[in-house]
Amino acid sequence: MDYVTPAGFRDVLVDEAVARERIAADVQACLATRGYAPIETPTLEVMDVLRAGGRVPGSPFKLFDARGDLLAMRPDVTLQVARMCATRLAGQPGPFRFRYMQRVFREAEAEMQAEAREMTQIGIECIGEQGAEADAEVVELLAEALALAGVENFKLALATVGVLRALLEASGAPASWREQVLGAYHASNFVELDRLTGSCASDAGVPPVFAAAIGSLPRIRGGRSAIDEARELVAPLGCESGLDSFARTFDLLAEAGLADRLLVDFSVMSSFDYYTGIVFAAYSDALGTPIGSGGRYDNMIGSYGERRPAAGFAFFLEQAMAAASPVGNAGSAGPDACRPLRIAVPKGSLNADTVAALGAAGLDVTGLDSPGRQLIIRNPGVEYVIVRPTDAPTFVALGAADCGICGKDSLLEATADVVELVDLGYGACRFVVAEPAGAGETTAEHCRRLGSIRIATKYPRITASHYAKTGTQVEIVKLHGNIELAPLTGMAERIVDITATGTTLRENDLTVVEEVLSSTARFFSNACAFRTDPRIVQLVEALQREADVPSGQCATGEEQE
Ligand SMILES: Nc1ncnc2c1ncn2[C@@H]1O[C@H](COP(=O)(O)OP(=O)(O)OP(=O)(O)O)[C@@H](O)[C@H]1O
Ligand SMILES: O=P(O)(O)OC[C@H]1O[C@H](OP(=O)(O)OP(=O)(O)O)[C@H](O)[C@@H]1O
Repeated sequence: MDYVTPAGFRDVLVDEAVARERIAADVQACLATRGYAPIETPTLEVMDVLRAGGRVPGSPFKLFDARGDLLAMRPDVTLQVARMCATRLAGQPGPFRFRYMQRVFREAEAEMQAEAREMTQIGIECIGEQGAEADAEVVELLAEALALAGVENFKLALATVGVLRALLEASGAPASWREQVLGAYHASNFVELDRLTGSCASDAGVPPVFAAAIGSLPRIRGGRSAIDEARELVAPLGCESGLDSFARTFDLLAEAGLADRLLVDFSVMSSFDYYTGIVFAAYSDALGTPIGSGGRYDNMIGSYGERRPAAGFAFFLEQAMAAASPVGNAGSAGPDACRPLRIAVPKGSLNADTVAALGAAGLDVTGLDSPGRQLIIRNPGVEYVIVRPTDAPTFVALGAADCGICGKDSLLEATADVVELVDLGYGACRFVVAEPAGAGETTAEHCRRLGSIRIATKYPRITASHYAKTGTQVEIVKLHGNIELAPLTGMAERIVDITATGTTLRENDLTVVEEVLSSTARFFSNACAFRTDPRIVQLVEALQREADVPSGQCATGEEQE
């Protein structure tokens, strides 16, 4: 037997434990001097109680106790504090200022077993206070805590969700369109947002001025002037909700000496069911993932009973320590602003068009069209990592590359946390369900007899999502290539696969039964790189100019996320 810890759980040895203890003591002392009192919450929480608070972050570990209650190991502390306030502290006047440092637990995705599943969350909840002063206090304390943890090059990206809410409300748009827009904001998917606010908006009867404002808002970023820019955009539509308070918060933070750290960025808006005012996230150019985040969530405590306004932040100690000493971080190229921009370039059928697109965007692509077996091509100012297209999202999401290119299909299949920025137009293909010509009746009989059919595919997520929508029960078999063989050999009834020219289907006597989605190549970025490296936005603009697909085109059949 191997005496190993469970995947994602680890021992902390003395040197690291000493460093953790020091940071924890410094941060807790700082929070204490600002009036924050310690609290602790239980490791286990009743799952339904967690769900009652709205968004349950991550996927919690779940277990049944002897009473038959479904319990969750806490994936986060904020929901528990909300529950505690509305129950144990009901009737007490407040305000409350709480701090905590607790382990949280989250299940990992099947293919990300190396990911940490136990992390130390440090955070505060400022409950019962409202207004710019309280918001600034919370953001300022996150900055202080990160500095005490030794994180040097961090940026605080800030926005307020009120403006988008007001725009959506005032637009009179149908609920389904609004939901899709929120989904695109939440996923940082600019391509989808352009699709929705382009011709899709007119199809849905959304007034063009509102569609245009909703599409432009997440592109507004910068210093204090970005708030004025947002105001100019939304004031004529009467949708300035929350902007005055946001501007005041910015000014208070600037007065506290944080101006250089702040980045107003209306694309950081997410979790609209949860946040009601300011939202913020801390990014370091030494780390591929955000170090911490927070915001105002005035409705959450009310979902457990007594209503109280609240704001807070949380960060992972392990992330902060990794950002403080970046050596050895997964792929992070470190805080040197002069380092080359690292781009994940797909090999295979997208390669030639990708090299052409990057060259047309002004990058030095020397040697990229014929790299031989060389996996990294280094040119002045840029480094190309040559990857299998299906791996490109993983390289970018984990910060091993700043940005990358692959098909929309690969992005959907990977469900990686990246910012989808440009539809490059090339690599067009369709995903279809196909079966041997004339097999329709046999397949239907099979389905009648067994209640499901077997589908072979290289894309199990896209396939599962398609059949979840159609409500058909299927058994999915994952293959790695030559998918067409599956129905020809009797291994499966149908396939879900790419078709471009239709030659492969034709030559193997397969016919299309259903359309699933259409795909083209996308340029996408790591979320931190997008917010800390201005070269990404410059590249987006250059690629957009060259792309075949104008932004806002309402592609048909594209997968909705
Ligand atoms: N006829 C086509 N066949 C395959 N892919 C196509 C075709 N037309 C466009 N594409 C796009 O090109 C992408 C890359 O395809 P390619 O065949 O080069 O790699 P792959 O073998 O699917 O990926 P991996 O090597 O990572 O498994 C696809 O994900 C799809 O978006
Ligand atoms: O409509 P067509 O132009 O004929 O293209 C479709 C074929 O291309 C893809 O295969 P790929 O070449 O990627 O090989 P694979 O089967 O190994 O995935 C896809 O899986 C189809 O087999």
